Amino acid sequence: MFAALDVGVREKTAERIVRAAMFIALAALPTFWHGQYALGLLTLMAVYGVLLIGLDATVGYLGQVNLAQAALFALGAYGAALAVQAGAPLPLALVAGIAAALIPGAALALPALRLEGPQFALSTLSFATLSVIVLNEFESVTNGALGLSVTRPRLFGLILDSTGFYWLCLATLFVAWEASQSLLKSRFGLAIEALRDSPTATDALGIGALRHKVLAFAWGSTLAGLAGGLHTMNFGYLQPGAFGYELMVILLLGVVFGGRRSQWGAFLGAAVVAMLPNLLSNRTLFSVLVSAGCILTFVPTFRALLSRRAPVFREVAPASAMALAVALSFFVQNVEDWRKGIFALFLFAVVVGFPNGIAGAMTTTLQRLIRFAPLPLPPAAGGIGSSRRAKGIALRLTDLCKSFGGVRAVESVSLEIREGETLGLIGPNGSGKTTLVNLISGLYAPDSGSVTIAGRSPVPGSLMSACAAGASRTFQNLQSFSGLTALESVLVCLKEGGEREALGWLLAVGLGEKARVRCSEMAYGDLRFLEIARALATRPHLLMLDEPAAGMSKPDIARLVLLIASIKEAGVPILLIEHHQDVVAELCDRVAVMDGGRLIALGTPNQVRRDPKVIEAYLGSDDTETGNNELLPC
Ligand SMILES: Nc1ncnc2c1ncn2[C@@H]1O[C@H](COP(=O)(O)OP(=O)(O)OP(=O)(O)O)[C@@H](O)[C@H]1O
Repeated sequence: MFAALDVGVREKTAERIVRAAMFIALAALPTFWHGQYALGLLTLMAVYGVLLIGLDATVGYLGQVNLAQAALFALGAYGAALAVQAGAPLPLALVAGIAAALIPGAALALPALRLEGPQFALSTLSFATLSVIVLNEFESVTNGALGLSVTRPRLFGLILDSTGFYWLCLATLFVAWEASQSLLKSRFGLAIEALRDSPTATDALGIGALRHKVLAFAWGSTLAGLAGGLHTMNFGYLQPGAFGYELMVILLLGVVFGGRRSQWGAFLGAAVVAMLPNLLSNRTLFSVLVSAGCILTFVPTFRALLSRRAPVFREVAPASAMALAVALSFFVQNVEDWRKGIFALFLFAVVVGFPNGIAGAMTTTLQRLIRFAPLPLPPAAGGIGSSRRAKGIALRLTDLCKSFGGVRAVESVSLEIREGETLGLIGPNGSGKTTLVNLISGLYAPDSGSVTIAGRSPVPGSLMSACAAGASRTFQNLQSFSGLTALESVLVCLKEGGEREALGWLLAVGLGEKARVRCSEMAYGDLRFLEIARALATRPHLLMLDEPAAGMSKPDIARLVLLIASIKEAGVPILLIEHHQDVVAELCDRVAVMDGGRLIALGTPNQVRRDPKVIEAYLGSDDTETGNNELLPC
């Protein structure tokens, strides 16, 4: 599942070489840059690097504001300190630190990750506050506000001096970086990208949103615990007050400043967080650096003026913030007192001017300068011919009901889809078609009645369970994974197989040429075909297509008809909701008609076309929105 993908191997190799060179240079630095002070800074940077790479798993990859990382760092630090006091050697103390952060971290993640946005942020804030209070009040164990002192334990019998300990921290950072990169660039990482765009589609395709969110958070907690353990052994003294709001905010700012969804970003953020307080104490150096930064932010403003257009907010605001920072560096008596203010100005300049952080801006510039040719595609495998030929009844609905307040969206619907059958589902707007698909696919739980898919009864209201039973669907409103390429979008849905199989599905829907194109850059019609490829990649027993032709051009509709016909030919049972009645008439063996939540007719396209109840439902409805309210053509 976590196998690395061979997408972008050349970029990866180039990046690996640069990273290895940087780590070698960092490891050699103590030989040239002498002194405990410099070594202390470098060690701090490495520890913060591990911590911020962990924080980026939630803030960057999950896109959630996580305020618990400082507290998890504290728990890891105290866990390791207590283990050292109990006589544990260094590796065991680090494991204790990881456990001390991971266990409460997982306990927090399970309920909190069911929440989104501000609610999630507030739950992590509560956790952070509570943790610091517990560390303060649990004096018998933590020594409360007086703090806890520890001596650095031995590593396999060796006493580590400051340089040795720095190398250990640097090696840990390297391993954390490598492991995070492999994990987040693997299929696991693709799932994280997918769920950030559409948790509903992620669940409906059987990928599982919550499972991946919890794993990402647990990985972040593991790194927080590891960094906490190193922190304990670095300083030898712990106090709960050091892990409060200030650290919480500074860590968050570090990730955003460096650049989200990037280990480089986390590393740069860590360097700034570690170096900034010390940089401020050297006023001349600080003034020079901040002035250079200011000139850099003025470049877009000058460019706008040269092209004779008024610079916009995005160009003026960062330059103004940096100009203010320069003014502070020259005119304020003690710049260290202005530490948080200066950091806030830097952050403002970066967030407005470079929304993807420093690492994001650097990547964009490098990509402009160096172009890597896309990798050749592997030979395709699988495709529609490898679809599962479902045996027996593909779908059985018994007395299915669903109301929303006073609206009876689906009322006592019973029907079956047989082996290899394509059933059309039509009806005027608001007649309950999408609600019915939502009930079958597990997006909604029915008020009463039952759903059986290929002989299995999925858990009501569970998208994952319905997908495991064999139901797969597309959505009326596109649910694309905009951060992924077409190939990755299919790859992440595969239960078995790799790039070759993913490419096979793309070729089947006519998107072979677009395999390496990002969804955010694809045309609307292509995205509709991609949704079908994704749904097919789960190898369903029942394929549900919710208005697949909506918004498509005429040539695309003709392609769609051919595609659905070939899926039907392969023996996949299909439930097709479609307003284009000619499409329904051409493809469907039987047609079910809904009106007011009820099933009012079921039969062949010809039978349904002549049914008086159907004629009344259509002629009595205002179906002008689709512009296609004629009955099924002969
Ligand atoms: N989540 C919801 N909350 C409240 N009411 C809903 C919800 N989903 C659907 N409804 C209502 O249920 C009824 C059936 O809606 P549904 O979307 O299933 O119809 P439809 O036949 O798919 O329509 P269309 O062809 O326009 O997509 C409508 O009155 C709709 O307003």
